[in-house]
Amino acid sequence: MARTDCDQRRPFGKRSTLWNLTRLRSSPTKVDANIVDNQMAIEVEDLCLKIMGERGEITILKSCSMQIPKGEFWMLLGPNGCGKSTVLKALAGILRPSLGHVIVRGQKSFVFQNPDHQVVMPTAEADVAFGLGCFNLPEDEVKERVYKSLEAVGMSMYSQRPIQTLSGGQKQRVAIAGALAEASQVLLLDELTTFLDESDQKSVLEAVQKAVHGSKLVTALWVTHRLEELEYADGAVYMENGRVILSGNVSRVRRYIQRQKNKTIEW
Ligand SMILES: Nc1ncnc2c1ncn2[C@@H]1O[C@H](COP(=O)(O)OP(=O)(O)OP(=O)(O)O)[C@@H](O)[C@H]1O
Repeated sequence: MARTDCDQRRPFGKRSTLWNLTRLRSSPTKVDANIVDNQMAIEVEDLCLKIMGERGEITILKSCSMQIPKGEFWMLLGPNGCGKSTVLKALAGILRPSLGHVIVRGQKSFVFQNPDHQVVMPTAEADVAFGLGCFNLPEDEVKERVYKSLEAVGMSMYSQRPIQTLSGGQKQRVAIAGALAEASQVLLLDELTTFLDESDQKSVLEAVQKAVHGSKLVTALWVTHRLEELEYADGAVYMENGRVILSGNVSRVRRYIQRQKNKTIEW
């Protein structure tokens, strides 16, 4: 996986291995000549991914293609086990494609679903600042980035609150602030609302939407099971059984999923 200079000096960063799995960042993926559209933050073409299971090779992704425009908030949906997280891991560089091409333009961050795995420092402010530790920035710039990123996710008023007193959704927002402070342009967000109650779920969705639409420089790809979350999305991709079935307009994807749910597809 490509890493920033900072990561190369300290392969696992200042945080634990768990931290690196939960908020992973890296430098832009190398651009392949076959697919180049600079309006797209993410381009995937004919992505196939196989892994070696106990009983031999398993094909998880079958010729998946998708394009996510810069500065938009897109969602990736599909039944259990269809390959959503695997796509995200391929985009993050955690898993290597067996065939096909993957381009992510800009620095990317991966945030996982468990809020208690996202934040490690005693306060929100300290946590976001800690993530900037290896950038060697002047103190004033660290303060400014921390303030702006907490503000972007509506958490600036909680900057000094002990982290253990924050709700799951507030912790997720601190994790997203960490990614924004590190100037990540592509947020890869894997089922962030799984462990959250309804109001926390809404607060995280609104925070991502605000971060994306507020800056126009940030793109988010959000994996979810929850059809109702589509109301926040600018576009959507629907997968089944390792394949991309439909991609683009939210209403069209929602209608398709509703029809599938009325059939036999189990979510
Ligand atoms: N290391 C692995 N070994 C064997 N099978 C795997 C492995 N990783 C993923 N799979 C299988 O690949 C398929 C896709 O998994 P993935 O986690 O990407 O699906 P998903 O759509 O994110 O599922 P969910 O919505 O339940 O989280 C599943 O059938 C899963 O069991």
